[in-house]
Amino acid sequence: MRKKRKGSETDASTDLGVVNLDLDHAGSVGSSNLKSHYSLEDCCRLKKRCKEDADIHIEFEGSFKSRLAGIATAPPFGTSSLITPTRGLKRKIGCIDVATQMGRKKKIDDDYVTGEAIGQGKFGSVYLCRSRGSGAESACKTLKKGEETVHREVEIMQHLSGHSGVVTLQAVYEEAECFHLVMELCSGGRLIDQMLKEGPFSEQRAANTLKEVMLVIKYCHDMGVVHRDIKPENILLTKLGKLKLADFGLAMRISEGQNLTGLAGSPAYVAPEVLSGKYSEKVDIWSAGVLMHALLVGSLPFKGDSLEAVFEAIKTVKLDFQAGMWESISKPARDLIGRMLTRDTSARISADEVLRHPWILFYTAQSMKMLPIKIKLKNQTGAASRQLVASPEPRLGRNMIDNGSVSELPSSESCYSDDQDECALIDALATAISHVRISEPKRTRLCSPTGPIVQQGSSNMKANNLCKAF
Ligand SMILES: Nc1ncnc2c1ncn2[C@@H]1O[C@H](COP(=O)(O)OP(=O)(O)OP(=O)(O)O)[C@@H](O)[C@H]1O
Repeated sequence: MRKKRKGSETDASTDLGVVNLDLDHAGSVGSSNLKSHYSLEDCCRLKKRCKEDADIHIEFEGSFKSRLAGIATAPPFGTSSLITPTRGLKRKIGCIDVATQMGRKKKIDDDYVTGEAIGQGKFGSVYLCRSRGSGAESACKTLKKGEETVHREVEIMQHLSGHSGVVTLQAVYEEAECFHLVMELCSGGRLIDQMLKEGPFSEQRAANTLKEVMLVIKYCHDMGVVHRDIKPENILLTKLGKLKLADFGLAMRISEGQNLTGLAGSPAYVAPEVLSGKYSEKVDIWSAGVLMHALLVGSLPFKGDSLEAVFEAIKTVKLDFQAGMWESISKPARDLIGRMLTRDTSARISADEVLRHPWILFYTAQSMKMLPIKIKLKNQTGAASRQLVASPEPRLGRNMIDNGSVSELPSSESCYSDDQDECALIDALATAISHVRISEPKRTRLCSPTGPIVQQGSSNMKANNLCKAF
């Protein structure tokens, strides 16, 4: 993690006292399948709200107020982690230099022609806009002032902008009541929509998708930012299909060794430690693990009929990656998800470790079709090392490779006799996995979540519910 920057909003004693519980809809796409799994349309929209004093409380809309109040985290007495919007804006978004300065002098209408709405968020619509100068199209998100999170979102977007995996903030226009964020246009839609349209991804595609997501999560963490709302609704695609992480409305600055508190995130993706106390950037790894689950098997791992039930599942359900749909998924994939969805945060791997995991490496090697993969087969008689080439033949089964360039990474059991190389590759991967090092020496190394893992009741696994889960 990066060291604390000037202007960082958190410190070691920070307690946000914020409950930003996004009872998330899949969006405005008009399919009932896209509704979240607990009638979220009836649920509250918990406001992204930060307050700076010890009176911080959680504001809920609708009937969830009392139900959620018990799990809200109040800030410790006397701490004040947040800066008042009135005096703090300049300081907090001091790095928004060129764009903001320009924006303060000019109005957005001077520079852009606003077009149709292209997205609906909790805090307003996102519109298409066209530069009067260049004619280039962008997306414009208007955020009403007043919420601390709004200021923070602007600041963090600017802080992260420039990475190819982050939606670029092109300009900020500040008005008395609102900010207009002019962003790079992601006209390829959202990852969630692809997932719902296409069903479970092949392992190769899932690995490539996860890798892109993890690269940007790693970047955020290196930059001292925890996103706190990793989910496919917040992953947008460009026209060319490049993934971009969006919606930094819940993101927080964090320094090495710091902890955040406060309930924030989207229920199905929220990490267990968020529900029970202090947490760190590792919450993003958990959420990415939930995403990986959804990518590979088309359903969310933690479900329930109510918010409490979902949270209870997150805290207690033991997933079984050895049974059911997971039987058709390769062992390295199961190993990785087990390491991401472990409740023991010290055993949960980091973004960097995810990126170095053999499953990711295997499926995302740029030229794996062309180049032999040199595998060192440790502890195997008479085979100090072998050269293996990933088979170009597509294999039968659900997780076919999309482009035919690389075959499915099968489980060891499913290896055919003429696939000795591939079998050896799997074994080698298994060996490699057992040697994956967790960087901090004191960490417990677990190959699976902290206990036996059992799927939830079959009612949750019905095909019709798979999409609803999002
Ligand atoms: N840069 C962009 N290019 C294209 N569409 C975008 C862009 N940014 C946002 N959108 C669209 O607008 C929607 C809402 O944007 P965003 O998630 O940033 O707003 P929000 O108010 O924070 O929403 P949420 O309710 O998810 O928290 C997105 O789901 C997406 O469809």
